Amino acid sequence: MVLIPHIHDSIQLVTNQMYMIKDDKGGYQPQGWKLSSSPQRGFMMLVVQLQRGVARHAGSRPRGSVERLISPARGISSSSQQPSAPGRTQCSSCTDTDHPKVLITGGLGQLGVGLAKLLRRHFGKNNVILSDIRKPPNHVYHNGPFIFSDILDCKNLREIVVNNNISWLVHYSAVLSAVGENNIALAREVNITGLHNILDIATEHGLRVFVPSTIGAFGPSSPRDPTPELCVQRPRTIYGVSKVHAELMGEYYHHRYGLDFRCLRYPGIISADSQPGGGTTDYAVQIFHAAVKTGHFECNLRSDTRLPMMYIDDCLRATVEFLEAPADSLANRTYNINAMSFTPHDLTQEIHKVLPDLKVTYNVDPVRQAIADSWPMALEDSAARRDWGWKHEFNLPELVQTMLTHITTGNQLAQAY
Ligand SMILES: NC(=O)c1ccc[n+]([C@@H]2O[C@H](COP(=O)([O-])OP(=O)(O)OC[C@H]3O[C@@H](n4cnc5c(N)ncnc54)[C@H](O)[C@@H]3O)[C@@H](O)[C@H]2O)c1
Ligand SMILES: C[C@@H](O)[C@H](N)C(=O)O
Repeated sequence: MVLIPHIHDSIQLVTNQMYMIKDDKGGYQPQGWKLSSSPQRGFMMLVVQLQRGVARHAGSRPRGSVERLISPARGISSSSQQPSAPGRTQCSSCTDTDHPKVLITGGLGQLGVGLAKLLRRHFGKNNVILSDIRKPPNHVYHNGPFIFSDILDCKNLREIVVNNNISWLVHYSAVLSAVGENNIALAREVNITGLHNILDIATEHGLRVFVPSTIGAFGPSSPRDPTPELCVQRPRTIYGVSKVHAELMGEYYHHRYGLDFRCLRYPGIISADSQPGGGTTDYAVQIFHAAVKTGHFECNLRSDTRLPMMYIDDCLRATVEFLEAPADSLANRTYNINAMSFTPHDLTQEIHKVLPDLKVTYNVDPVRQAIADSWPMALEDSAARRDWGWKHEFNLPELVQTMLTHITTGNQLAQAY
């Protein structure tokens, strides 16, 4: 099976048993896996060594264009190469009228760009509009429609929905848990007033509206392992309070006005090519970058803090599958989704299988630690599995392999340009 055919000018990965090294004449010489008994591990060690400039076979710095010729297989997948939802073909000739017209708010955060890529594959590039209050990076600006939208400006939001004939609204704008505790007024404004604008406009125009909730919608009095869908919800953060409010308001609008409101409680999401926006689970992204770049990571949560986590590909696929689910298959309007749970210690041990030299030290942030200690350790998600076929694909070993491969590959590509 071909994984990543062209990772570096001096190396081509051919199969999961073999790679090729460029010789002096520019030809490629086949090599077996010599670095490790595990092909995945050997490949990642090789790439990491190249990254740090210590691999014996490393030739000159990569130059020219480096491209991925074949879609990565599972385990080497990239959030920019999302798999299609089951039963769907990728959209190569979508017409504007065949598909929903989707607006994503807060689209420049950790999740929005990846979701836009996935939705554009399903529904066509021009049918998915990303929006935010920040200026997009060039690659986002040039890859599909982008528009300024402040969710606190109701008139502007209404104009966008009307002028673009929007039918689905994915509401990603938010102030996350740790940032919210530092700026409660802002979190209240964006997460509560902003949500009211979204629900009103979605109701006025008959939109399907997706609002993510979070493990943060639970609190210390909720059962923690696992946390059921229906239980006591008394969060101790403004973020959590605003998300419980969103769940309840959305469900109320559904029952009162028939609004097609859909909500998933996401775990902490882990992604390689987008940065987290100031949450309590951010350490689980940052550790991978530190592992590859410096070999040292200072963790702001205690080593035994167990939290539910999910790889971004699973999160975005769940979102699309849930958005597409027929309304009559949904017994609930708010669902838990779960994938894996781990502590910083578990994660470090798994990374050590590939990068044994990684050093992790602990400098606990009391605000984040108190938040994490009040959150679930795992979510009970049998209703999502039953009603609309939710199934996660990434557990901890696949997550670690994929993240390290993706980050080292990304760094190689960045150096090549
Ligand atoms: N990332 C996670 O681990 C995670 C987990 C559970 C739930 N969620 C939820 O998923 C959604 C997306 O999360 P994310 O990680 O991409 O968040 P993020 O913090 O990375 O991005 C949020 C975006 O909202 C934008 N924003 C802020 N104020 C705005 C305003 N007034 N108008 C328009 N946009 C505004 C910001 O510019 C930012 O780009 C959020 O609702 C979050 O609560 C995320
Ligand atoms: C869990 C989630 O909602 C977000 N990553 C946070 O930590 O705030």
